[in-house]
Amino acid sequence: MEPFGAEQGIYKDVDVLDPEPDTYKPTELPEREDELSRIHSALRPITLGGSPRNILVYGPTGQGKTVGVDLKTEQLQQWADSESDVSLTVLRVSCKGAGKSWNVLAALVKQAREARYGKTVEKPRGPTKVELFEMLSDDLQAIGGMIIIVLDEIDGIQEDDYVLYELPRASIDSVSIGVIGITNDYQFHENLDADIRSSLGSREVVFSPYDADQLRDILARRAARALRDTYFEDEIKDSEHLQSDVLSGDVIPLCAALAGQDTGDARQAIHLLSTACDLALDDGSDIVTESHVRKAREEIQEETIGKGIRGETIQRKIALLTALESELSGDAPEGTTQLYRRYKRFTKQIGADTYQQGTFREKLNDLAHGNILEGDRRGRGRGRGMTNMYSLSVDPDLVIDKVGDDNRLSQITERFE
Ligand SMILES: Nc1ncnc2c1ncn2[C@@H]1O[C@H](COP(=O)(O)OP(=O)(O)OP(=O)(O)O)[C@@H](O)[C@H]1O
Repeated sequence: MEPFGAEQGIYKDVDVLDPEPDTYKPTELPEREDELSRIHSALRPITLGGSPRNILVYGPTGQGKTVGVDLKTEQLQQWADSESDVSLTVLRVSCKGAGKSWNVLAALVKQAREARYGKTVEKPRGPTKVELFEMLSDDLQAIGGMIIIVLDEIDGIQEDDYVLYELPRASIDSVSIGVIGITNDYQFHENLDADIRSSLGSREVVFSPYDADQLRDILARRAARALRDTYFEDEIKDSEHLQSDVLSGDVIPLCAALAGQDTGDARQAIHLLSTACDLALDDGSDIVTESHVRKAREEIQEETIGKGIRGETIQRKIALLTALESELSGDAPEGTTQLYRRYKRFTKQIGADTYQQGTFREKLNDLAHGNILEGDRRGRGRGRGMTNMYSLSVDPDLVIDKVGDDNRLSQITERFE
């Protein structure tokens, strides 16, 4: 067994390559100068004796929205604490998975009370959302002054938007409230109620996807802090000026190009670089190479696909098993009719519902949309129209492993192991 602590480190500070903001937060975002200056101007009235504007921040995942809003609100807090007599309180709540306004309000009451009393308190239980809103108003009034409420991932509020409607309009004696809503869900953003849009989104700040050049610079700055013998020539902090004894020259351009061609997601680019560095360490290598990046990408893709398969419904998993059996018996690709025969046998074996062939075909198409199956449209012969032929587009062992985790289906997958 390997001993801990014996690894020849390529790292100077391993946490800097952790994309989670709780572990490491960058102190500068030069790629977001324009967006940060729009947030700045919406918050500036506070420094001029006025009230903050509400802001709606929108953009795809991993674009620095959360970290950008954090940096600006922290900068304002510092100004308020050290250079002014403005009383400023910033409350931050993630609405991820909240579902209802009630959950967001309960989290806000907890945060407000912690700010008010300076100690940890329990989330309230029992009151209705209207009562919670009154409780929150009382707490905010007691805190007083300027209060900024950051609601991250507001698309997590799915079922009722009460809090998004009420908060930006709240009128509480001796308090000025500014709400900053953040979302990466285009559909949610587009479907927002017009009243909410006009009050919450009085200032809209859009974070558009990074291109490969920007991702290169972001990665270069992270690498210079995270890795040993890696630094900027002449203190010029861009990828052109990065020197490293640890990274081979093509590593950062490759990570940036791969992430850039997918979604321009900085989180994904950083995760790719850190996985490549970990693989180099596993190999006992002192240098991270292009092949570590390619292997890291494969690993990450497998992990993502594996998670996707595990999260599928039982009917889609059974549909996937029909394609697996077809693959392993050398019959793939097969059409719906052949796969449906396998499906009926499987559902009977495990006592699951057997859907009609049309519904089964929908499950196959869903899997093809998720790139787990490949659906190829072919002619059935003269005058007989087209049919879809399906085959697995992922590793059969991965399917056996992930579907086999489901107890109800392990009796089928065991046969393939
Ligand atoms: N310009 C940048 N410079 C350095 N790091 C960045 C930059 N933009 C994003 N990051 C990093 O990328 C990761 C994701 O950033 P962040 O959480 O702010 O994205 P987001 O747009 O809020 O994404 P989501 O919508 O998924 O929450 C973080 O580790 C962050 O530090």
